[in-house]
Amino acid sequence: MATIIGHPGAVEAAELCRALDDAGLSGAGDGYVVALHDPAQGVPLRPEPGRRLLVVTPCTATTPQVWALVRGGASDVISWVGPEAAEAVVRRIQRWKAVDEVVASPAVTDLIVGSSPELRAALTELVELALFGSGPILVIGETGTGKELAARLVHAVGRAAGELVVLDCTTIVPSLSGSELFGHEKGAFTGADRARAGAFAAADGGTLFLDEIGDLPLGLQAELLRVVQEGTYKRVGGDVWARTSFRLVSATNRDLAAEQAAGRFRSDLFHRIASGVVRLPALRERPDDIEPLFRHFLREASCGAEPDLAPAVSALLQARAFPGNLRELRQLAFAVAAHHAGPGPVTPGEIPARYWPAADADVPHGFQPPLEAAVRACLRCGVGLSEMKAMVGDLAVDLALAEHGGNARRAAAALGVTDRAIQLRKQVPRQRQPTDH
Ligand SMILES: Nc1ncnc2c1ncn2[C@@H]1O[C@H](COP(=O)(O)OP(=O)(O)OP(=O)(O)O)[C@@H](O)[C@H]1O
Repeated sequence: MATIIGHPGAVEAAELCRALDDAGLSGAGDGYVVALHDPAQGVPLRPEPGRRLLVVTPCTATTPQVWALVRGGASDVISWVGPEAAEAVVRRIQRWKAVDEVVASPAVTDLIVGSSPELRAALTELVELALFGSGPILVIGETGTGKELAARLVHAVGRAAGELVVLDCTTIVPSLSGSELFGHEKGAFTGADRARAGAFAAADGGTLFLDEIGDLPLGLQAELLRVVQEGTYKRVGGDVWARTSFRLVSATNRDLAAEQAAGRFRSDLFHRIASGVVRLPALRERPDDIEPLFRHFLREASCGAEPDLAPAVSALLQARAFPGNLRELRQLAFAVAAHHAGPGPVTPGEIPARYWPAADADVPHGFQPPLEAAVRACLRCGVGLSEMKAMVGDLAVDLALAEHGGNARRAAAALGVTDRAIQLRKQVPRQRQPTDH
């Protein structure tokens, strides 16, 4: 499972082979490479794509040399301080293997679609924190990048016994003193006609996901800090301390460093909620995921059926920036599924007009204008050329008449035909014009 490279005759290599063998991790071909390497010799090490490179250096390696290896792509560097370093290598590979297996498992791939290296890297960090950590996790990323899904993943992978409780901090009403978090006693405020448990109680033993934590009112930030530090809180209007214990996952699309600088977010709370920070990439940073995600959302929208995509539709998807990220892509897929008549691929005419590129924009290669899409649809339905011409003629007459308030003469002039031609086609009664006698 792990391959050792470099200095095969070295005593370290023999020790490593034995330790990896004993742990059932030795052998070539899998995703882990252990490189025995002396940075003083300056041989560059390049990780192969998709493989993790663990570099074992002599204990004489200097700090700049070690950091140069990390910057060069080594996943980790362990210095050989004696045979016990072999155990550290084994532990490191076992942990990577456990994380990689979860990231590739249906528990993750069924929930989170996408195989771009950018998404895989974020998921790997998230799964490692969920599996091996217990501290609060902060998920950052633009709106619609999947932060709530990330919280669901942490909850599922962390195998918490309790519930996942989701609370959007933008919905907290300041006048209720954080009752959504703490719960309240009967009569605590106008309308509190019975006592109610809040999110802290509901999440006990499970996971609390605080979405948009950057919007948490400043007054409640100190209260949250105490709950995260000490696990104690009082219901609004109550004076009994209650205990709770949950895994906290927070998310924001705000720049919390800027919020702290502006005095809108407490630095002590930030350090408390961000023991692990994972950034989800925007959709435009991982264009390879766009089409698989669009197909996934189309399947979701059409209950399993997955129409093909005309090349121009794929090109359009690739060319779009998607500022609303996956939420915007999902909405587009649902709109397209509602328009799609089928059979055959999704055509550009089925993409709502607001998504079309501007006339003066760079038109993505292969983009089909609506007329071309209409002709293709006719061809697919077996409509011949003369019928197509007749359909276009009728449509042109209808539109010209509508443009000119039903005046056949003016419509005829606009179309460059006699008004008789218009009358014949539409059976429009001949109108008396001021020049008619
Ligand atoms: N990788 C993914 N695979 C499948 N669906 C996804 C993926 N990422 C996000 N989605 C879907 O996209 C939509 C938006 O995701 P989500 O609500 O998790 O984003 P968010 O970052 O929390 O948004 P906001 O910042 O607005 O709260 C949801 O319908 C979600 O199920």
